[in-house]
Amino acid sequence: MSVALVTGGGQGIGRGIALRLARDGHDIAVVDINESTIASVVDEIHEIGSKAVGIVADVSDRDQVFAAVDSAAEQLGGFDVMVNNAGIAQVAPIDDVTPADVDKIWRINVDGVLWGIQAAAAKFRALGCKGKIINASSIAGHDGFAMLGVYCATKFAVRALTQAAAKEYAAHGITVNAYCPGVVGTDMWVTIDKRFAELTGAAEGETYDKFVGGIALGRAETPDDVASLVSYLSGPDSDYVTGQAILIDGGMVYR
Ligand SMILES: NC(=O)C1=CN([C@@H]2O[C@H](COP(=O)(O)OP(=O)(O)OC[C@H]3O[C@@H](n4cnc5c(N)ncnc54)[C@H](O)[C@@H]3O)[C@@H](O)[C@H]2O)C=CC1
Ligand SMILES: CC(=O)C(C)=O
Repeated sequence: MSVALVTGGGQGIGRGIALRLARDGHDIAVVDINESTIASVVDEIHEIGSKAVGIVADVSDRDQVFAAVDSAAEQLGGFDVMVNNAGIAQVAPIDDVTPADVDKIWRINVDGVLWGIQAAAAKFRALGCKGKIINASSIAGHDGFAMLGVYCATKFAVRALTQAAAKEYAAHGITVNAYCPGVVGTDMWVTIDKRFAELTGAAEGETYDKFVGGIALGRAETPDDVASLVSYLSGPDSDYVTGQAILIDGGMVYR
């Protein structure tokens, strides 16, 4: 049985990934800062019939990330897939960004992914396992969007870490890839939309609708859409794919 850890697994895209990987037959460690959402996702995974453990950890803290990986491997009896999904958004014009804003988002979106890559690669090597590391980037990791400049910078950084780690770990048989969703209807987009409304005078819902209106396939993305790509990246069909940051956005950004 394969073991997968999903950070930010308590809700939104992370929850969708955790449930999909459980349906694929993985046992799952659900890692989040929010203890109550972890518990409900663990229950949902048990209903699917896979083993699941919940671990409270803040991905911006390197020691907590390493401890979460150790705990997952010990409780579930192995370690095969690391999904570095946890992230936050920030909406602000470049003029208004403060050092505290940058520090906060960078520590979660970039440092959190870096510590996750390090901890997973160390565990894979210790176990002699050809593991898979899968990171959350975004369309915002391919294009810079107005009012989302620092968020976009964090997602570009995730692509850089993904490429470098893929090159460094290839000799160990470890693959490192990223998924790049477009507009997924989660709490993150509720926050983004509200903040755009405050800053620009747009009506609530208007910014979300405008972004969704730019999607060629004509609908917002769901966590299940994202999870289908992560399922592929965590399984044997993607064994020859590494260092890629794959767009899954219904047709928004074309590369
Ligand atoms: N919603 C969207 O349209 C898109 C989201 N993404 C990325 O996908 C990932 C997931 O996003 P959503 O599910 O939409 O967000 P969300 O806000 O719905 O969920 C994020 C989860 O991460 C957890 N989290 C936040 N900070 C944490 C920390 N320091 N340590 C551990 N857990 C923490 C939260 O408690 C929450 O459960 C993020 O990296 C985001 O940047 C990428 C492209 C589009
Ligand atoms: C939330 C996100 O990743 C966007 C706006 O692309």
